[in-house]
Amino acid sequence: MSEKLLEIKNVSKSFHIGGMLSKKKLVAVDDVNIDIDDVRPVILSIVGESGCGKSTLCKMILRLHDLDQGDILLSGRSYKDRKGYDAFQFRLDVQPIFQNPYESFSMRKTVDTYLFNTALRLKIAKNYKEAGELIDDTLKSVGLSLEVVKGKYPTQFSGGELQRVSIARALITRPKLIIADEPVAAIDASMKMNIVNLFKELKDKYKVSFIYVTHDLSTAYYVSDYIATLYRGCLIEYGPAKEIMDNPAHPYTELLMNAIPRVGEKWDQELVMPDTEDKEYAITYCKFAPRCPYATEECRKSKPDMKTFDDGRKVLCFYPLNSKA
Ligand SMILES: Nc1ncnc2c1ncn2[C@@H]1O[C@H](COP(=O)(O)OP(=O)(O)OP(=O)(O)O)[C@@H](O)[C@H]1O
Repeated sequence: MSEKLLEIKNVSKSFHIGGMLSKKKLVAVDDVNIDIDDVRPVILSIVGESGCGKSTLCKMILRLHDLDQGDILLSGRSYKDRKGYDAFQFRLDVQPIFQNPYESFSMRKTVDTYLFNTALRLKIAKNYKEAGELIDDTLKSVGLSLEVVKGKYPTQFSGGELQRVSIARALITRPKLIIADEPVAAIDASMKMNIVNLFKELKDKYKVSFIYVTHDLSTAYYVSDYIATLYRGCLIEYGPAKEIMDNPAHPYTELLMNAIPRVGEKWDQELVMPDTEDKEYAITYCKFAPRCPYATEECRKSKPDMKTFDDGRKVLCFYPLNSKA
């Protein structure tokens, strides 16, 4: 068995922008490498400003986007092997949770229909009775029950409750990995921490790892085992969450950490985006150099290599702030 749960290897994705005749290309994800060990389940938070490539990377991990370059492996199984690692097995292994739970369910169907369909169509349960037991058990682990949910339509739930149902649905396949892209962004501020706390509980109960994409650095700080910071499609810092958040090594991570708001606020409101956004994506030297207070001539000439620190973190910078590399 592979010792890695997830291996993201030199993965890139570009989009053509500016209309049909335009040859302009935007590299939304630029040669990203991330590993998650399979020793114990973890929560990896992916953070970064709007447009840095978080969702594009998640869609690649969910096989919703083809990769332009590189490969992704889950428990050693390559995404390139579409026959060996087929769609059915993939749906069991990797499950999504989306931002807006009301968009995840049709308003015309009761939510338990979705839960039964998942359990029966994916052959997790042999029959309706077994499916009911499995669903009830899973709903109870997110603070609900089949009795509470049965026969109700999405609009009969609050956002927080419906997101709990989405989480239960994701758990029914007993996945190895759940990708939660901004799962609390549309939830009432008072409920955000409840949902995020659930991830911590479920991680251990179901031995499932989470990729938690968020704008909300304060929840990321609380919940993460690992943090990956993206900037203009590049992974600029990755490693153990506490070390990175308490002692950032990349000047951009330092900027983000200095702007951590209280739980529930969006920190991107506090950062000013330069009007050079498109140009920054196309930069061939360090992409952060135009905004970096420590940038030197070298940073404006060439691209830094990824440096590895003793504590396991990786930093894409010529001059990391805590030079243990
Ligand atoms: N289908 C697409 N076609 C063209 N450009 C795209 C497409 N999807 C994403 N992009 C662009 O790729 C870049 C990265 O987008 P992405 O949605 O991955 O960022 P993000 O970090 O998830 O942002 P947000 O936090 O706002 O959701 C952005 O500049 C975006 O406009």
